[in-house]
Parts: sequence; structure tokens; C-alpha cells
Amino acid sequence: MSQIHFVGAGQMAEAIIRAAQKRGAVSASQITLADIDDGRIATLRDRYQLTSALNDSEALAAADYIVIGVRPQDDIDGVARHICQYASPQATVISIIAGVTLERLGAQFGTTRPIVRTIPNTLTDTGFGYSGVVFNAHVKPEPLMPFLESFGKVMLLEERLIDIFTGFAVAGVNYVYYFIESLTDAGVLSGLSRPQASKVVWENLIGGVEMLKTSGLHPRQLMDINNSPAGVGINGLYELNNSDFAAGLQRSVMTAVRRTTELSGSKPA
Ligand SMILES: NC(=O)C1=CN([C@@H]2O[C@H](COP(=O)(O)OP(=O)(O)OC[C@H]3O[C@@H](n4cnc5c(N)ncnc54)[C@H](OP(=O)(O)O)[C@@H]3O)[C@@H](O)[C@H]2O)C=CC1
Ligand SMILES: O=C(O)[C@@H]1CCC=N1
Repeated sequence: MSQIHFVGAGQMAEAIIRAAQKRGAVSASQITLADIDDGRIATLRDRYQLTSALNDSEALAAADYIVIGVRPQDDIDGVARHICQYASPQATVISIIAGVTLERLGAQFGTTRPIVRTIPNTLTDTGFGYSGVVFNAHVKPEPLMPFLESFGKVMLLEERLIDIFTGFAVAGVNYVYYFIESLTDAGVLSGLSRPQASKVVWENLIGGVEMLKTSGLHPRQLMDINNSPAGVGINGLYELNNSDFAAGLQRSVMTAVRRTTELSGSKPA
């Protein structure tokens, strides 16, 4: 990886910088930043010891890769005009913006420019979690892969699947956090202390995933092993079946997918 310039230095850009530095995919001297908020640039320069002395137009001109980390509702047209004024036509644009299509990015950044559309996962610090990635026809993937793989596992997708991936996979860790919180509360409600309940929930979660991996069985088969006839577990599950648990979860994912597609359009609130 050579010079990389981030436009929009928010939460996600920072998470990418932190992971890419930690895994040695980029060094502090290779990173430059632009953001509406100068204070934010100063904070990140200080926090990650960024050393480049280039000003904004020089940094754009020197960049081999330009990561667009603004929000879908921000002035992407203005950002693109500014970038095209100074950046090399060969510089690869890497958009992490939810919902914004390669077609729209091509219209803004140039139809012959290499453009990557990716949706990274916030699990950047862990080595877990997939980024969904789509390349246009002008991208040379090989030199780019170490950078992309430094902040998540890479799942190459057809573009028609990336909004689904955003609402299901990238937003998906929300459900895990929420499930852990709700289940821990259930343990506390039943009389365990919070540390006791929390330990049990984490262990069950990790152990359940490990059982699925090692046994190769379907979750329903493992549930069958976990429930004796007329016993404790099946009585608990019966109550859950009377709730909106599965359908509520599924509606929630469908809504997140729909919202991703909505964000690709104009400027929603
Ligand atoms: N957070 C997440 O889980 C994920 C986010 N994404 C995508 O990443 C992108 C960034 O999200 P996130 O980091 O959470 O958002 P943030 O709001 O934290 O970051 C966006 C940054 O861009 C700045 N900005 C806005 N307009 C401009 C501009 N014209 N020029 C330069 N900087 C600008 C903002 O400044 P100010 O706040 O002052 O306006 C802010 O610092 C979004 O497009 C989102 O869809 C993708 C995957 C996961
Ligand atoms: O909430 C968001 O808009 C971003 C994109 C998917 C997950 N986080």
C-alpha cells in the first residue's frame, strides 16, 4: 500500500486506520486525512502519530487510494468534485458509504476510475467480521487486498447483494449485543448476580457457536439434544414461540436492508 487519504475522518475511518496500522498494512507516514472538522483531524493525527506534512490538495495529488468515509446524507457530490480537482485519475476511490452504488460513484468520480465499494464491519479490532466488497472493472485487486483484509475478512459480492449484506451482516452485530443484554437481564431477573449471569451468557454463546462448528449439526438438532420431554428447556422454548422473537428479528433485518437502499437516493433525514 502506498499513500492513502481519508475524506471524512469519523468513527469508521478511525476504526479502519487503527486496524490497518495494528496489522502493518499501512504506516503512520502513509496516511493523510480530510474532515469538515479540523479538530477531528488534529485528534486523529495525534492519536495515531500521523506524520505527513502535506496540505489537503497535496495529499489528494499524492494519494494512490482515497477512502470516502462521509455519511450517505453528506454532500458526496461536493466531496467528489473536490477530489477530482486534485487527485490523479488513476487513484483508486474506496467508498465505505452505505447504499451508494458504483453507478453513482462512477458518475461522480469518473467512469474510468478504479472504484471499490465496500461496507466494513465495526468488529475491525477483533479480526472477526466480514466486509462486503465490490470492485468496478478498473480495480487491480491484488495490491489492495492486504489493506482491505487488515480491517475485516473480505466477502467479495455481486453488487446486487451489497445492500442486503449491509442490513444483515454489518448491522447484524447489533442483534448479538442486544441478545446478550436481554439474556443477561433474564438471568438477573431470575436471581443471579449480573457478573454471574454475564459469564454464563458469554460462555453459552461461544460454546453454542463452537458446538455448531464441531458437530456440523443444524441448530434445531442441537436444541433437540438440549430439551428432554416435558422438561425445563422445551417449556421455556414454548413461551418464546408464543412471542414475536423470530419474526421480529427477521422484520428488523428487512427494515435495515430497506433503509440501506433508501440511503442510496437523495438526502433522507
Ligand atoms: N458506523 C458503522 O457501523 C458503519 C458505517 N459505514 C459507513 O461509513 C460512513 C461513515 O460512518 P461513520 O464513521 O459512522 O460516520 P461519522 O459521522 O462518524 O463520520 C463521518 C465524518 O465525515 C465528516 N464529513 C461530513 N461531511 C464531510 C465533507 N463534505 N468533507 C469531509 N468530511 C465530512 C463528518 O464531520 P461532521 O460530523 O462534523 O459532519 C464526520 O467526521 C457512512 O457512510 C456509513 O454508511 C459503513 C459500515 C459500518
Ligand atoms: O448504521 C449504519 O448506517 C451503518 C451501516 C451499517 C451499519 N452501520
